[in-house]
Amino acid sequence: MNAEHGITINQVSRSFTGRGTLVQALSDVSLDCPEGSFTALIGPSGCGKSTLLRLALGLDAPDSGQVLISGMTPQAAAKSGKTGVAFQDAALMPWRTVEDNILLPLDVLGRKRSAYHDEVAKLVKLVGLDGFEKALPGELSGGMRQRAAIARALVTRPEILFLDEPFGALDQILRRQMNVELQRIWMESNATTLLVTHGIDEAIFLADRVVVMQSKPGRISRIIDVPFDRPRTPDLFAHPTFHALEKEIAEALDGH
Ligand SMILES: Nc1ncnc2c1ncn2[C@@H]1O[C@H](COP(=O)(O)OP(=O)(O)OP(=O)(O)O)[C@@H](O)[C@H]1O
Repeated sequence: MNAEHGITINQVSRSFTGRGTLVQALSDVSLDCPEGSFTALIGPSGCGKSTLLRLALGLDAPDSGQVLISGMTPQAAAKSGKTGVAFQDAALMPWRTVEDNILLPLDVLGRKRSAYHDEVAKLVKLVGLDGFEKALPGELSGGMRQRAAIARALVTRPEILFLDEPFGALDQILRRQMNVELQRIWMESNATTLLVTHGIDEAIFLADRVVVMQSKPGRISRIIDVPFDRPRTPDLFAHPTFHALEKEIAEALDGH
């Protein structure tokens, strides 16, 4: 495993001034996500999760410290298609078909669509949307829209995948089904993945380790390793070790 090809966050700080007060959104945050790893980031509202994601996507710059994505600056990584991202609300373009939404990052990067014909067909199959290539987002269920968003995030074959609360809007049953699906997709894609979530169970089910953050200032307070082999199955949600980890993370979130 080599952090050079994963995500390296080195002593990153970022503050904002809003309405006369200084908010330390991130204070001295360091985190290495080795190549091929799956890390879940969990923390209370305002602990800096979105800020960290924005820095890793090159949409914002730290006041001090450094973020490296596959050994490159976040901007360079995004421009070269090494970064894929899927957000909570799927953010699909309503007038574009599923296929055209999946192709969107290629249009943005100025790449030829024709070179990706096979890749898109493979991705549609991977996320279980065969037959819906020509459907519009409004014709899909919430879970299907999220799957389309994940396919879109994977279309450039990114080395690094960022998932920001991808299933936050779904009900518990569907979310667990999607967790199983995401595990399968992730195992095939090999992408180094950082998942931002509010779901303790989702974090444990999917990740190699769970990073717990605290706010004021935004910082990492605990890193908890998840010991389960893969593929993980839904019966894991009832496993005693799973419950013990849930408790440990809940306590870490409460500041214990
Ligand atoms: N552009 C900005 N201007 C002013 N303050 C900001 C800005 N961006 C973030 N903040 C502040 O920085 C802190 C961290 O915000 P951030 O959105 O990163 O938290 P979060 O953990 O993603 O929260 P949530 O779980 O609610 O999305 C908050 O106090 C927020 O108000």
